[in-house]
Amino acid sequence: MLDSACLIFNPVAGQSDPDQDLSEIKRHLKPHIHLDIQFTTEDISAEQLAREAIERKVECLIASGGDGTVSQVAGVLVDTEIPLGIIPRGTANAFANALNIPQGIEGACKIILAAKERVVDMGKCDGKPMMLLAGVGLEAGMVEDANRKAKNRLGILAYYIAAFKQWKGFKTFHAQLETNDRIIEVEATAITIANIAPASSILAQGPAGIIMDDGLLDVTIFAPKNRWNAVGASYHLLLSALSEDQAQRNDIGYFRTQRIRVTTDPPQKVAVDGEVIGKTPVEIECVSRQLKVFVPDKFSSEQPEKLEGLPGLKIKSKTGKPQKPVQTQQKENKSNIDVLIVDYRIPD
Ligand SMILES: Nc1ncnc2c1ncn2[C@@H]1O[C@H](COP(=O)(O)OP(=O)(O)OP(=O)(O)O)[C@@H](O)[C@H]1O
Repeated sequence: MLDSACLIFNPVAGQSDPDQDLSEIKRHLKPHIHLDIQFTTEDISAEQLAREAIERKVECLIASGGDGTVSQVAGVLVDTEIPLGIIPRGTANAFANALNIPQGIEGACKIILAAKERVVDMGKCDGKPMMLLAGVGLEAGMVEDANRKAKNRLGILAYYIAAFKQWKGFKTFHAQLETNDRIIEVEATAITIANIAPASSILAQGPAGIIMDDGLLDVTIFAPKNRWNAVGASYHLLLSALSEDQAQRNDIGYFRTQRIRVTTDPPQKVAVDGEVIGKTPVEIECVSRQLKVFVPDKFSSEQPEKLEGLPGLKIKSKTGKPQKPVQTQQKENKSNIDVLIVDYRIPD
């Protein structure tokens, strides 16, 4: 049972009325726990408030805002024993969605009061905390277009318009993906490296069903040849996400790794947890089981990989072991279509 918590509240996140939201949060939580409420401002970040709260030795931190707010608080909580509660009030709320945390305030407060903890992985992108995912190329362009002003004006539509703009300006780049044991080269439009991602982050859905506590990153390579193929590939990823069946097109690849360095030619923008942080090259690693978070549900635990068929694909082993398909297996597909998965794991 929780006795007290510090609530870090972003009053400008999302499009709802912050005063109304705050009174609702107080109504649900205050009868049960002592609540220390702190507000983010333009100059005082959620990260700073979280650090100060930890110095005051809080029992739990609750982040209420969008992914930006939640990500900053999560970054500070890494490697502490202090659990994170989430009351999603942002535009996309990808982290809350991925963890099945209800979008409504009442439901989210119930999860916090139930205090059921789960320990999840955290990513690190160039040494900085990454809670959700890094998008190279297409995703970063979308994040840049769907800025605060656009989200305030259009809400979630801002992301769809940004996606359309990226689609119109379709371009590919050469990517080199270096992991601990191999170097993969490919022509792509987007590379997404996910620690955690909801179904709505479709560019992360190659493996469909990202595992949050396996110590691994899920890499999806999105490599359609032209903008029309991009529509088909995006739709396929959406279906993969909804059906939880792994993607099966030749222009979509995926694999899991603990660490990855992404280099591109030409350099591409990189967005981490919804903010553009710079350009490639970037190095990302998964740090196993670092963050305690209050969640309602269970996670799946498959280990899929598919690279075969990607344009310009070259795989070089760094261990001297040959890279060849070691197993071809038939997977039962929920949409009743037979699919082949070629497993490129290194033979023992
Ligand atoms: N009081 C404030 N006034 C202006 N900006 C603020 C204030 N508090 C926080 N911010 C800014 O809000 C941004 C974080 O917003 P957040 O991601 O939480 O919400 P969102 O953008 O609506 O949601 P999503 O990321 O889900 O789209 C940060 O850039 C932060 O600097």
